[in-house]
Formats: sequence, C-alpha cells, structure tokens
Amino acid sequence: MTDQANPFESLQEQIDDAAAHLDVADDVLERLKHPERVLGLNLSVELDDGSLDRFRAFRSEFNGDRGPYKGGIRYHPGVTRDEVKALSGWMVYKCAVVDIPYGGGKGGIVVDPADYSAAEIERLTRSFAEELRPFIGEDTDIPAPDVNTGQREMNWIKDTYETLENTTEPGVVTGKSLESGGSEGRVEATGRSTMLTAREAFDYLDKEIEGASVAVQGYGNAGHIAAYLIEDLGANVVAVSDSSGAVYAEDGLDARDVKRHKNETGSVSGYADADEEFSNENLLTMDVDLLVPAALENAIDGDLARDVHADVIVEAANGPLTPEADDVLTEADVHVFPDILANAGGVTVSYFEWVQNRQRFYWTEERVNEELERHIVSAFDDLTECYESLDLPSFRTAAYVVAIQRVVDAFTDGGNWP
Ligand SMILES: NC(=O)C1=CN([C@@H]2O[C@H](COP(=O)(O)OP(=O)(O)OC[C@H]3O[C@@H](n4cnc5c(N)ncnc54)[C@H](OP(=O)(O)O)[C@@H]3O)[C@@H](O)[C@H]2O)C=CC1
Ligand SMILES: O=C(O)CCC(=O)C(=O)O
Repeated sequence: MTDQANPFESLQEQIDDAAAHLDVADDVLERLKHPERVLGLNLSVELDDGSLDRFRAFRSEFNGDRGPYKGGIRYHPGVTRDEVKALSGWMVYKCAVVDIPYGGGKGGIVVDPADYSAAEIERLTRSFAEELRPFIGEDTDIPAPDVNTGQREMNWIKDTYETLENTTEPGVVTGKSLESGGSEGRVEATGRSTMLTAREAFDYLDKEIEGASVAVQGYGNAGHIAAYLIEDLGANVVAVSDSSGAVYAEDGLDARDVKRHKNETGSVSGYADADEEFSNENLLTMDVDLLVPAALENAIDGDLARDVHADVIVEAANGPLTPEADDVLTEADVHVFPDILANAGGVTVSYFEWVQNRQRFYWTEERVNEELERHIVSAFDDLTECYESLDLPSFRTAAYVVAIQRVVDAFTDGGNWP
C-alpha cells in the first residue's frame, strides 16, 4: 500500500460526494455514513502446542434498510476496526447498486493465516462463529468469503452455527463448497463481474476489448479469475502481480498458466515465460488500456495516481483508490469503473446461493452465469444513465447516487423489503 488513507473516511467522502447531487436530508445522510453496530472481540484460541493465542476480530453491521446485513469475512494482519466499518459500508451500496435485497456487513480477524496450521485456523474460525452466532442467521446477517477466506472457512461457520442452533440453515453463510450447499459459479463470480464490467465499459467508451493490453494487481480469487476471463474476451494480459511482485510479457501472459505456476510455487514471481519482473508500483503505472486493481484498499493514492497511464480502471478490489487518487484520475480523464459495481458479482451469486438454499432447489452453472450477467449489465446501464442524465463527474459518483437513493427509499418508505 502506498497510502495511509483511512478507508472509513474514504467511504464517508464518497457518500458526501454523491449526496451533493441528491436531495437527502442531513439527518438521513448522517445515518447513511455510520454503521448501526460494530462487534469487537478478543478470541482465545488453543494453538497446536497447547498454548493460547489471542486474536482481535470484528463484525460491522452497517445498514439493514434493504434487508439482512451481508458481506465477507477477511483474515489479514492489516485488519482494523475502521477497515471493517468501511468494507461493511461499501457492501450496503454495492448491494443497492445491483439491486439485491440486502444491507451491508463485513467481518475480519487480525491474523496472517500463513503463520498458523489448518487445525489452528479451524479452531479460530469456529471460535469466531460461536461469538457471531447470536448476530448471524439467514434473515439477519449472512457472512461470506473475502481476502484469505474461502469455502473451507464458510463450511466451518455453517457447521458451527447449525450444530449450536440444532437446525439446518445453509443460508446462514454463502460461499460454501457445493457439498455444503454452495452455488455453482460463486468461486468465479467476483472475477466474472469484473470481466463483465470491463466488457460493458469498453463497449460504452467505444473501445475494443479485443487486443487491449491489461494489467492486474493481485492474483487471488478476484484477480486471477478476472485475468483469465478478460483474456477469454481476446484481451492481452501483459502483467499480473501478487504480494511477491509483478511479472510482465510484452506479447501477453497465459493467465491460467501463471495461476498454475502460483499454485505450485506460492507466487507469480519466477514465472518462466515472463520477459521481466518488477514491482507492484510499476505495474500500477504501466501504459495499458485496462488496469484491474484486485488486491487491497489504497493501492493507488494521489501521488501514484499522477503516474497512472491506464485509460480505463475497473476495480475488482474494494477501495483500491483513495479519494485523492479519484480526483487526480477524473481530472486526467481516466475512466474509473467502481468496486461497488465491478466486484458485485461475488455478493450477487451469494444472493443466488441464499435463494437456492432457502428453496432447497439448485441451479445449473449456466443459469447462475446468465442471471449474474443480467444483474451486472442492468446495473451498468442504470449507472451510465444516471452519469449522463445528471452530468456527474465520475462513474463512482453515479454508482453512489443510484445506490444511496435506493437505500433512502427503503428507509423512508418504511423499512425492509421484500
Ligand atoms: N472473494 C470475493 O468474493 C470478493 C473479493 N473482493 C475484494 O477483492 C480483493 C481481493 O480479494 P480476494 O481475491 O478474495 O483475496 P485473495 O486472498 O484470494 O487474494 C488477494 C490477492 O492480493 C494479493 N496482494 C496482497 N497484497 C498485495 C500487494 N500489496 N500488492 C499486490 N498484490 C497483493 C495477494 O497476494 P499473495 O497471493 O501473494 O498473498 C493475493 O494474490 C479484496 O479487496 C476483496 O475485498 C470483492 C468482492 C468479493
Ligand atoms: O458474497 C458476499 O456476500 C460478500 C462478498 C464481499 O465481501 C464483497 O463483495 O466485498
């Protein structure tokens, strides 16, 4: 990270920027900028050597006007209370922009999972699930995966909850494995909506995605899947990175093959068919047609933004640009398509998973992908229509205008739906 911007303050600034174009009373606006409840925990977990370790953990329930709180759980040493608050707020507006019936929540544990065994991570996850039990449920608050969590952790949360509640309630958490009631297409969903947003953006801007040069920062769930799906559109993924640094090939990498290399060695570095290796900062300032930040918040601050040479940015990560970076890039006519649209595929397919869990009726992958495409394209159209009709300064502001209006309507029209 190149910047110390507080993500919670960034979120509040984004809301204020959009509210300036809306007729929202100050007291209602104040409500939209603060979480309803933040749970802070100290989890005591037994390590494999018999000693106890203490872990700080959080769950923020930001706003439930449109439905149950919804959002992932992150395991990372950099997790803070304010980061979790920001991430939960972004979930509110993300769910509203794609018009799914949820509010926003997010959780996190301050931990580097690489330092612990699988058994220790299981005990940590189950301990968190026990503490969350009174607050979560398929109609109240529904966790999901985020950075460094996936199907394994979601299965443990579901199992702990169902055991303690003596019930069958698979919709209490999404992002589970298929065997535990997960949905086809959920693993790929975040990368898929990033690809769909990039495709729609290029079309909207009258640019060709075929042959476009692409750089992707972060090669986890969101980044690597976005990379290969964008490659499938005929684009040329010339650079990708993870925490070890970036690899570059002038004629294009093979995104799936880079992932195979990362699975084998732990990082993208050392990929044999790369022409060159360089830093993440170099990747973010490359002269490419499309830049996809898919790692963490604050990847691009105001200073770095002045060196960004990409034409279009599609945000797979949550909050990768600081508000100052946004201003610099808007001024420089770089088209930024925001996180709350581009990475909304994850929560949208989580919604499909929850619907399937409640109906005990499971969809094909084809149906999931069709419904996802419909939601993302429709949200993209709402956003660009708002951008044009109100003559807004950025696509981010347009996304927040659409989303905030929907949340305000749900609040003023008398609460939750459906
Ligand atoms: N998973 C999901 O469903 C969703 C995720 N998101 C967002 O997408 C982003 C990525 O999440 P996800 O892919 O799930 O997480 P993962 O843990 O799967 O991947 C994170 C990736 O980011 C890399 N990374 C971390 N720090 C840096 C850095 N400083 N520079 C470059 N790369 C870095 C990691 O590197 P390494 O592999 O070396 O650790 C890893 O490749 C987050 O902002 C998340 O909130 C948004 C919507 C849904
Ligand atoms: O799938 C979900 O419910 C939430 C995913 C998530 O945490 C996010 O979109 O940032």
